[in-house]
Amino acid sequence: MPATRLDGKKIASEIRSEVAADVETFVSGGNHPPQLAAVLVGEDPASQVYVRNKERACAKAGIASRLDRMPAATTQAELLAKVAELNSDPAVSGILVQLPLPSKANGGTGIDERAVLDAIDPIKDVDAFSPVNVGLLMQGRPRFLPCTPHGIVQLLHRTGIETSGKHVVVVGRSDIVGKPMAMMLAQKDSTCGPAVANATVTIAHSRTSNLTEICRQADILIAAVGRPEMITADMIQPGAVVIDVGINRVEDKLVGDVAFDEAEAVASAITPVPGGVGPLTIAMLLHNTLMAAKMQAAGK
Ligand SMILES: NC(=O)C1=CN([C@@H]2O[C@H](COP(=O)(O)OP(=O)(O)OC[C@H]3O[C@@H](n4cnc5c(N)ncnc54)[C@H](OP(=O)(O)O)[C@@H]3O)[C@@H](O)[C@H]2O)C=CC1
Ligand SMILES: Nc1nc(=O)c2c([nH]1)NC[C@@H]1CN(c3ccc(C(=O)N[C@@H](CCC(=O)O)C(=O)O)cc3)C=[N+]21
Repeated sequence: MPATRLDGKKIASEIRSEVAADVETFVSGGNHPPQLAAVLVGEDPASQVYVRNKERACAKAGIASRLDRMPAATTQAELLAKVAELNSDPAVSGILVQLPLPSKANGGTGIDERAVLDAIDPIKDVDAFSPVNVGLLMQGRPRFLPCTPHGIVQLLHRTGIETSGKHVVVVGRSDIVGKPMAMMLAQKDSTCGPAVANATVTIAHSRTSNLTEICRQADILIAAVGRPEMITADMIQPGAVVIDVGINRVEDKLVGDVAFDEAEAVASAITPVPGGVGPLTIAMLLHNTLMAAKMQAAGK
């Protein structure tokens, strides 16, 4: 029997309606609408998709948005000045600097990504990338949850997929997806969102020597690599749940990190690309932007 398709788009739309209703209540209580400020340096393809969809979603949820496009040749000082401007603008609730910043090979000036993320006011850090927010998450008392892992947690929760006691293999150890995902699922009890946690987690990466063998041990396999269709059917335990985070542009089409057609025949449930994790990331970003606005309104 082919796998159930986990409809990220549908669940994202439910979450967005919940956020929209909360925004309405917040604004009718005499507050300014929350505002999300995104900064895009250069033209990373995955970021382009993200920016476009994000603006649309904000508008629908009653969240204001602004986008500051900066050329690939932007210097670190210029970008830090932009972040400082957004930090001190009281109309801005949340700040998101699109990653990756352009590499030198792509016309970039070699900006230190860490320095930029460190400069974002933690109370406006809707990506949850700043050291304070990462630390709080690590300790199981998060303020903002990072959007993509949180979206995946919501998806698992709302489709009734249990993680407690399960073996989750996360392929990829980036600060934006792999690392926080692994940490959230390994937390004791439900400190990182709804009642999904207590998993046994393995983190795999480019130096993992027996990747196929490790992946095959997963009850839940989460691929966040950025390599089109690298997870093939032989890497999936029959009946496993497969979550595909990858957004790769191949000949003008979006494809995930999982070879969907063959994986679908082996897995019990699987997220498609597009229509899986991507829309959930955006829904959780809206959630975080509202949370930021609420915290700022409460003077926290
Ligand atoms: N759907 C969504 O909402 C989002 C999607 N994405 C997409 O997810 C993908 C991953 O993004 P991100 O986490 O930022 O990527 P990064 O490039 O930052 O990290 C990729 C990770 O994959 C590992 N890796 C690379 N090659 C292999 C390999 N052959 N075998 C095993 N592991 C490997 C790397 O290992 P090492 O550490 O050793 O280098 C690294 O840890 C991208 O396609 C991105 O566009 C990202 C964010 C949100
Ligand atoms: N600071 C920062 N935070 C991020 O979270 C971040 C980032 N930088 N840089 C780029 C990656 C990528 N990313 C995506 C999120 C949603 C979709 C998305 O909406 N995907 C739809 C695409 C639908 C379509 O338009 O075809 C889907 O998968 O169905 C895509 C990509 C967030 N990222």
